[in-house]
Amino acid sequence: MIEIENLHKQFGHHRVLRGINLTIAQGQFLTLFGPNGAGKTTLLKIIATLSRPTRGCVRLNGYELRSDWTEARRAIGMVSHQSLLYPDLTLYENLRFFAQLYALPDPDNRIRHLLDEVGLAHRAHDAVRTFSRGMIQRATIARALLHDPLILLLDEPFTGLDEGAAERFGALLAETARRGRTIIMTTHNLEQGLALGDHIAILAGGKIVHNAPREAHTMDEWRTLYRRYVGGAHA
Ligand SMILES: Nc1ncnc2c1ncn2[C@@H]1O[C@H](COP(=O)(O)OP(=O)(O)OP(=O)(O)O)[C@@H](O)[C@H]1O
Repeated sequence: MIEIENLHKQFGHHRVLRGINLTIAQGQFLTLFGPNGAGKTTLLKIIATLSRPTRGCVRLNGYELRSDWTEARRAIGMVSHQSLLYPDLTLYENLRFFAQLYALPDPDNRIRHLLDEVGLAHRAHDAVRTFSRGMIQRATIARALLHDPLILLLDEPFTGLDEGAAERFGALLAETARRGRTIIMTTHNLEQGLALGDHIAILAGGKIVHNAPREAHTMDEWRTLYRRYVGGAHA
């Protein structure tokens, strides 16, 4: 369970998060919507212990997260705008390196399985710097899932994926959620966010302005809420 209590984050005088309260139960798939600059990435980075809050706290299964808490890093997998991959190493070498960090018992099997899942087995021995944007995104997904983390933090994870890859990744996420993993995903795609998330939260003006199980509203009601808080004619 992730408990976020009265979380504030300020950059200089800019107050980005202004008192976030949110509880995410184990096995919950939370989709987080919000306009550009609302603070979604900032919130995910704090949960991932990559950034410190100005005030407030995040607890993971009752324990407060601290940036030096290696257990938290082990429990968390994150797909963000930074791939965290070493460009001069091959994809296989990268994954082998991360597998070593996590002391995975059977790394080769796990790496093979994930490369198949993301459709990159044929490029395993090419340097990551030779990859296209979509391929880097697929590789980032494989890196984040490698240690089968209890918590997955996904910051616009579908960015750059072609239709086939997006479909496979959606299925992989649904399967991961069914296995009791907790997922928080940000997206600007209303349909995709509603299709995957069983809970939906909207971050705007530095606060969670709406948080409900997906079934609490009809598709039309979600569209109205999205338009009200996030905007966008496509909604
Ligand atoms: N390291 C930083 N220093 C200063 N300001 C920052 C920093 N990181 C983020 N911000 C600011 O915090 C605000 C929230 O940014 P954040 O990336 O969290 O938004 P977001 O909701 O993820 O947006 P998007 O939908 O565009 O990805 C923005 O105004 C951004 O400029």
